[in-house]
Amino acid sequence: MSEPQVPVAINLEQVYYQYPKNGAELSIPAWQVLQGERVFLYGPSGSGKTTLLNLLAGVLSPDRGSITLLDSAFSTLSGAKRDRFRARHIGVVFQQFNLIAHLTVAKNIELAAYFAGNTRVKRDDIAALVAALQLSTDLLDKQAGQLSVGQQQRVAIARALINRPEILLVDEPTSALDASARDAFMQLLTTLCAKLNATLIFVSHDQSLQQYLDVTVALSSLCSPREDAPC
Ligand SMILES: Nc1ncnc2c1ncn2[C@@H]1O[C@H](COP(=O)(O)OP(=O)(O)OP(=O)(O)O)[C@@H](O)[C@H]1O
Repeated sequence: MSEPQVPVAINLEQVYYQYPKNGAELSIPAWQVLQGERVFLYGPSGSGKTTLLNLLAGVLSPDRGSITLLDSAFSTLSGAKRDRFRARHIGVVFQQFNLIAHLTVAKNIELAAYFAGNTRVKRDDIAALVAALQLSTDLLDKQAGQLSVGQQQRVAIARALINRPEILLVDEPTSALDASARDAFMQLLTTLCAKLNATLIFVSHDQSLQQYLDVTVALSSLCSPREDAPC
């Protein structure tokens, strides 16, 4: 008997994006990621990793081509529909975490649930997620701006996971951590993703982190082979 087919979570076809300001461009003919796959995406600084994540998060829209996420024609959705889709189905952790410094940890996480129209989230759920990320629940009522970088990073992950997204996009989150904190963080992140069966795209230029993920992809291997169209 054949194995049941794993659905495709992310599908890119002929995606092309160029920054209007300086002409820097990214061109990806085809890329597919299966639901539940945990992908380590690497490439040198300036190769376009963040640009690709921004396209997957709908922060940028491709000039040409299509991005399909979970069977939805994501890149053709209108702004409001794309925002709603992102809030419900995609968790994003940016390099700078983008927490609201003057709000408490609990409020930062609650806001993500609010924007996704997720009214079921209770303080106990937030506390449980924070505890699963090995943060003290005493921090829930502290302002996010008062936490250490490592703590902020975990809050950013909690905020990204509170709506149980099918897709989690994480951009170079470990550069501020020492080696043992980095190991612990990677273990936690991948364990939580496995629990949620979330598709994880983890971007870094630090190749030592690839051991924690299922698949390693060099951004250069996805890009258009045309020599005049760098990543
Ligand atoms: N907002 C922007 N406006 C114009 N050009 C940009 C912008 N952001 C990135 N670029 C350019 O696009 C290219 C890819 O940048 P990007 O930040 O995606 O690379 P990266 O691989 O994530 O780099 P790093 O590892 O340093 O974060 C670079 O040439 C960069 O200068």
